[in-house]
Parts: sequence; structure tokens; C-alpha cells
Amino acid sequence: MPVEEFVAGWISGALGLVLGHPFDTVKVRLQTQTTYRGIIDCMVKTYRHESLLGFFKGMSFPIASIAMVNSVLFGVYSNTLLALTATSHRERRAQPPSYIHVFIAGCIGGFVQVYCLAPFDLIKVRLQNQTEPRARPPGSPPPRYRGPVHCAVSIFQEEGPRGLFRGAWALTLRDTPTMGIYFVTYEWLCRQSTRDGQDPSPARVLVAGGFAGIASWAVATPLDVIKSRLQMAGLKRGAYRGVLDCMVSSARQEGLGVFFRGLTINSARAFPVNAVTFLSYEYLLRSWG
Ligand SMILES: C[N+](C)(C)CCCC[C@H](N)C(=O)O
Repeated sequence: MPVEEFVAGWISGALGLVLGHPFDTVKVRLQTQTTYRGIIDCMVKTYRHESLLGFFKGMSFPIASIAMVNSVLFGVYSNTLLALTATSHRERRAQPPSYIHVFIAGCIGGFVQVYCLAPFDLIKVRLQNQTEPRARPPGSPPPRYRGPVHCAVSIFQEEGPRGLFRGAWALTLRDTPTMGIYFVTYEWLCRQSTRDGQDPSPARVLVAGGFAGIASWAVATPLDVIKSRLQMAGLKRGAYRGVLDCMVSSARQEGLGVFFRGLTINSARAFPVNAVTFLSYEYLLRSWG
């Protein structure tokens, strides 16, 4: 099994992650809290109250786990294509796989990475939603979680081992089809105006990666909202009975617009994150020959 794809997936994922984390924090807060009027309001309040550091809350665990999550995604994707089409990464420019094979490999990659991603994503979301400033005024209550490890241990103790997988089903529904869309969009845009058998130019890889991110996030946003809400709901026992219940009660209380919360910020984040991810992935693999 070729391992280069796993390593390239890891490094490129980490680069994208750091770049996109501040946007991600704003997105999570908009999706799960009702105190903000919009993106700018959320940014200003976060900055005033928590300084620049507020935007980087919950980042250490994703950085540690992105190695596993992105290498699983890209590694499983590429090795599934190898199994389906009997072509390695190097041969795929000359013999491009069909879009249906790309879609299937993307869905399988997306499905498998969810089980690595779920607990880390849960901890990230819980920490991002803690709005207490680092330097607390004396006498104010401490944040519920002191850091990622404390957060993981508390969830385990208070909600049981299954608590760590809260929202995992919504995450599976979100990522399986949309990772297929992600890779199909990327491949399709790369192949436009690139002659058969040639590597796409860096500019084309950046644009294709960026739009692959936007297209897949646009489709993923409704389930992303539900996922984030289910992850936060663990704190208030019995808030939702499941994915469907969360969908229905969110829509009833806040209208259908709730499914598009975070769409703008998700798209703004998705372009640079995924442009950098694909550019570094392609170039790392090319440089390893
Ligand atoms: C499939 N879905 C849209 C959920 C994600 C696709 C992009 C994943 C990337 N690591 C990012 O954070 O943007």
C-alpha cells in the first residue's frame, strides 16, 4: 500500500487547518449560540472579550489529530482508486479515473475518516464555544473545560465513552457524500484546460482545491449545523433525541434559515484552506517522484 499519500495528506491538512481555524471558531459560535448578530459582530465580540487568542481556541487537538484524519482521508481515497482502477497516483494523469470512481473513492475516504475525526471534532467544538477570556477578572467563574485533555476526560466521565462520539452519525451523513463531491469537483476543475496526461499548473490546483472546498461545504452546511448542535447538546441532557429530532426542532424554532448558518463563513474559510491543502498534497507527492 503506497504510504506517500498518507504523509502528504497529513502535512497538507495541517497547513490548511492553521490557516482556517479562526474562521472555524466564528462559524461554530454562529451555529450554536444565538448571541451574535452576524460574522462581523461575532468577530468583534470575540476579539474584544478574548483577544486574538479567542480565535485559536480548540486548535491544539485538531493539529495533533489532523495527522490521522487527513492521512486517512487521502490515503483511503487514493488506495481505493488504486483498487478500483489499478492505477497509482503517478499513472492517474495519463489514465484519468472516471468521475464515478472518484466519487466512490471520495465517499469511502470520507466515511472512514469520520471515526478518527468524531471525538476530536467534538472536543474542538466544546472548546471553541467557551467564551471566557484567558485572563479572567478575579472572582469570575472558571471555564467548564481547562483544556483538551480535561475536556476529553470530563466528557468520558460525565457522558460515558459513547459521549465522545456524540454527533458522529450526523458527521457520517455530512461527510460521506460531500467528500465524494469534494474530490469530483477537484478532479473536474483540474482537468478543465489541462491537456491529457499533463499535470495541472499550480494556479489551477489552487483554484480547483478552493472551489472543491466551497462546493462540498455548501452541500455539507445543513448537516454541519445539526452536527454542531448535537455535539453541544450533550451538555444539556435530553435536548435532542437524534439527527431528525434536532433538524425538526431547530427548523421549528428558528425557521429554515437555520440550516444555512455559517454558510458564508464556511465558504470564505473553505477556499484558502482547501487551495493550500491540495497544492501541498500534489506537490509533496510530485516531489517524492
Ligand atoms: C466534506 N466537507 C465539506 C465536510 C469537508 C471538505 C473539506 C475538508 C477540509 N479539511 C476542510 O476543513 O475544509
